[in-house]
Amino acid sequence: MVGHHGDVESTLRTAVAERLGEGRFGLWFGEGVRLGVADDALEVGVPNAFFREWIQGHFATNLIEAAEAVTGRTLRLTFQVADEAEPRVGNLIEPKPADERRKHGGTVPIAPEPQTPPQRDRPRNQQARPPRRLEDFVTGPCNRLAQAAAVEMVQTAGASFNPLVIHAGVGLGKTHLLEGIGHALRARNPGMKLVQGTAEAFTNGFLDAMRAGNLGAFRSRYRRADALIIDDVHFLAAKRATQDEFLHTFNALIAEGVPIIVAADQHPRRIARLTDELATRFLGGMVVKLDAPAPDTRAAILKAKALARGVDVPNTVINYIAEHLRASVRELEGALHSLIAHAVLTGKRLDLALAKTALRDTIRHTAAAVGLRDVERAVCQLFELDAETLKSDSRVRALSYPRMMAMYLARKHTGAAYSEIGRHFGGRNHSTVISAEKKVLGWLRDEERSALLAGFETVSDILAALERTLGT
Ligand SMILES: Nc1ncnc2c1ncn2[C@@H]1O[C@H](COP(=O)(O)OP(=O)(O)OP(=O)(O)O)[C@@H](O)[C@H]1O
Repeated sequence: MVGHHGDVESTLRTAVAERLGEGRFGLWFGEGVRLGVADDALEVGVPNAFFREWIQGHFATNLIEAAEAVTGRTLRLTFQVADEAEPRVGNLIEPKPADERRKHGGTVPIAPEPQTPPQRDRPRNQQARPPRRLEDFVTGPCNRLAQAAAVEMVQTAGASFNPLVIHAGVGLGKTHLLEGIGHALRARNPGMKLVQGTAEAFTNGFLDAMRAGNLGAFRSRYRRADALIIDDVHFLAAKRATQDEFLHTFNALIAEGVPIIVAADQHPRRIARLTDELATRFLGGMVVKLDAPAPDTRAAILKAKALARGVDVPNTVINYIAEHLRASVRELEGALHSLIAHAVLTGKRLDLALAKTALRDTIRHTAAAVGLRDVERAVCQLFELDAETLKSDSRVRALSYPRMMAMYLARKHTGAAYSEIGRHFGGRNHSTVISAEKKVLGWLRDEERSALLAGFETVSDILAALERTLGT
């Protein structure tokens, strides 16, 4: 490569690092990646085609801008790939006009995927604490099916269904179930090779293996597993190459009858930018959802957690926490732990008065008022609508159903009057809101199934997702 003058290269590197941030720069422009200027081109020397594709796909604009800042000229971008015998031709990126590059308020547009550098492996399941167990998983209507599926998976090792996909919002017990399954599988089959981790660790492992030219070892680690458990598979979304790799691993294991258990924050069909192939594979087994627990299950979980800590917590306190904290089990657990710590540190009796004082801020924060705009935002986000369309006069179901749900939720959670809700959602009168509310209550009563949104079987599922977003 011509133009690899040390000064130019180091100035260029600094300019690129400034644009990408140290994290991403360190990841993609470390040893083995060279920058230089030759005639009218910024030349990037990369170790292999994967690097070329990645850098070209994600950082082209940043590189061109950095080169412009350093040389005062607008350069083309070219690549030299070390492991390709002939330099690739036709691989030039022509810079867009500078004003087009800057039209979004001066920011440099880059694809969202690598915004955050992949964090180094910190698989949750390898933390120092012992794994959570299936026996400690408290069940109620919200999670009974998922727990039963987990037990079945352990007993049949994938013979009844494979894979098992568990999905839920945050802090509702996905990781607990995965750890419980892993622990139980090992207990039943002591010699088994269980590969358990997160999709993030899978992604990082894959990228590291690519960089090190060590894919064989990476693949055999996963493909020789006797059982595979992967948390947070939604992390794979939008990572095309990693998804392909995961798909091949998945296919190889399924063909061998190896049990696969994964967890995600959404139904596979609703994970944006998950490839169709992978989503379809996930749907080939059993997909179960964990819902937020109802008050009696929340109380049962709290009792179990208190018992596990060896602390006698009065029922009045348990019920107080269960009633006021509704969003996630993690939040419940956190409140209980902080209350116990409070009692120990102050030497006070653990009773309702102490609970009210110690948890005042937590509860006040959680119970923050929901406004009409919050409801509107949540509904628009879930149904991928803009506010104007939601409030329009259109009566097509795809709009009138979400609108009725919005009115129902507004009535239930905002404390606004019917007339105010009607005005907000498109200048309607109060009787429209009353009939929307009735309609939604009817759907809930009849457990109305709904094909409105992929990934949701019933209207009540949709409303539960919206309420989770609203934190109610
Ligand atoms: N049904 C349950 N019984 C007992 N403990 C539970 C239950 N559900 C959740 N927990 C506890 O709540 C905490 C949070 O659960 P977990 O980490 O499994 O949630 P998650 O769904 O994986 O959350 P995230 O989406 O943030 O990864 C854990 O301590 C877990 O043991």
